[in-house]
Amino acid sequence: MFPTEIKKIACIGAGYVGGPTMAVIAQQCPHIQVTVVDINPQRIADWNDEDLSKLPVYEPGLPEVVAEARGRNLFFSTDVEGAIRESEMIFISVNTPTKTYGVGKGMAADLKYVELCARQIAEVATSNKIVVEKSTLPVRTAQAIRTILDSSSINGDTGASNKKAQFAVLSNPEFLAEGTAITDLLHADRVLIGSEDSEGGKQAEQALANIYANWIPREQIITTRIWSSELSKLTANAFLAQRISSINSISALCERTGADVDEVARAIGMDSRIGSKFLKSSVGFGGSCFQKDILNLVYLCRHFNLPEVADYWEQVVTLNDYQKHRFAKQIIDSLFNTVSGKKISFLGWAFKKDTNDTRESAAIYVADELLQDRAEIHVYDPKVKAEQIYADLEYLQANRRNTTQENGQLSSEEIRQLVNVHQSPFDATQNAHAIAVLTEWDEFKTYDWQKIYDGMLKPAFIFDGRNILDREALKAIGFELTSIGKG
Ligand SMILES: NC(=O)c1ccc[n+]([C@@H]2O[C@H](COP(=O)([O-])OP(=O)(O)OC[C@H]3O[C@@H](n4cnc5c(N)ncnc54)[C@H](O)[C@@H]3O)[C@@H](O)[C@H]2O)c1
Ligand SMILES: O=c1ccn([C@@H]2O[C@H](COP(=O)(O)OP(=O)(O)O[C@H]3O[C@H](CO)[C@@H](O)[C@H](O)[C@H]3O)[C@@H](O)[C@H]2O)c(=O)[nH]1
Repeated sequence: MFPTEIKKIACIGAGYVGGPTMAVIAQQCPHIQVTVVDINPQRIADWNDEDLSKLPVYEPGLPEVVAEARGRNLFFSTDVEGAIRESEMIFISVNTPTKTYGVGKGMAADLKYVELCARQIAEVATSNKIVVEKSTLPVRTAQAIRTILDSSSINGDTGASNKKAQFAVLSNPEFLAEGTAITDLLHADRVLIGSEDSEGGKQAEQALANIYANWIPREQIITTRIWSSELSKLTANAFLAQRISSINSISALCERTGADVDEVARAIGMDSRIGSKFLKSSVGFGGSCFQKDILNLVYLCRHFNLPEVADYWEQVVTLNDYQKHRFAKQIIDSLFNTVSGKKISFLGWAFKKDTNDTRESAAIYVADELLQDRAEIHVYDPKVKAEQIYADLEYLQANRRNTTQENGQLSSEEIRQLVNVHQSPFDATQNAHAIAVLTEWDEFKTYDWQKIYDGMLKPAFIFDGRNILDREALKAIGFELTSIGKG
């Protein structure tokens, strides 16, 4: 029913996951034609740009992979229907953001883009297709996709079945982290494939496993029931984010007691049962996934009437909000209780280093709190464009998750008056009252900090939200330095 050796793949969604993932599949499998499609023509044009520095996703190593495969067996196109028709396997890699309206607002995943894909596949397909969920989805979404795929081949007027194609649905969640996407894809700890319990399901599972086996050892390709695979993705992100909230909670206690959170993290991380990764205390986790996926998990738990379990996981997000708020408040408190009219420089806007992605970046929330007190914010980020920064702040004004927040709204004009974006760290910090480090870009560690100090107003404050700067050296220069979790 389904071939186990695939020759043509389509991927719907040319974003942070679809683009890099398909580029690596194409690079590793020259015998497979891979077409990535998107409804956003600008995104596709950027993926096709001859100038590889214009790719829409900034990821170390990505331009090299695209250069090798693009035009050979990797194609980017806006022809969604054509790609669906041609291919034997279709990855759905569209965005699944938190709902901003209606039932489940602020908690549940918005599945409208995924649903649209399923409907389009059902409408267009004239031959059998293996449909792969690459997007992160609530447990049991595969059932909804199957229902759509199966029922849209029934004629709406007559009720007669005009089945042209049969479908298999697989869950194949992606575990890459931004900034290290290419390494993560090439050397994945594991590849997870969940399949339906049927002959077709097993054939489809085999077909997908055979693709990954071109570069991933077979023992690292694990197969599960489809619901387990869907739930494993949400659980993995919840566990990872929980570690960050756990160490961040301890950072607050360190500040009160004189302990040092980095020393505590090192001491506990050397216990092999705890492990040392994901224990870096920070201004709070950001990114498009952690908060969205935990809120989705919380929503599911409430839906299945598990309020204690829901409350447990929700606390991970609550603590993260607290950490961002704590950082902003510390800036205001240290600057004599007001930042009104004061110039605060932000080093970094991306949610982590080595990416141009800003979704849910802590910088957005810290900026928002300072803007409420009418600070003047001057941003420098090596990879984020000015328009993105304005768009992030405007989006936050329009879509506050916590509607009980007291903060007033700022108009686009006010945001543009109060926020300035610079091309150099020295311009951004000139005559500043304070610097806040929001992203852990490596270049921040290498600056001539004496020169920056000389250009600032005194006392010159630095708030290191990533604990990356050399504390002793900065203090020797004369900075008033505040780090996370250092009493
Ligand atoms: N970003 C990550 O690091 C990461 C990692 C693992 C999993 N995920 C999950 O992968 C999914 C995609 O995330 P992303 O970061 O790549 O999102 P993204 O917003 O960067 O990309 C999604 C793309 O899908 C396109 N799209 C939406 N609907 C479409 C349609 N009907 N037809 C064609 N194109 C359509 C959008 O235009 C957009 O370019 C999400 O479910 C996310 O949770 C993301
Ligand atoms: O010890 C740490 C580790 C991370 N972070 C922050 O946590 C956020 C997320 O970082 P990271 O997980 O490295 O990046 P993501 O790209 O969000 O990747 C996560 O989310 C993806 C989307 O689901 C998953 O595929 C990945 O496995 C998962 O790590 C960032 O703001 C980091 O700065 C910390 O504050 N301390």
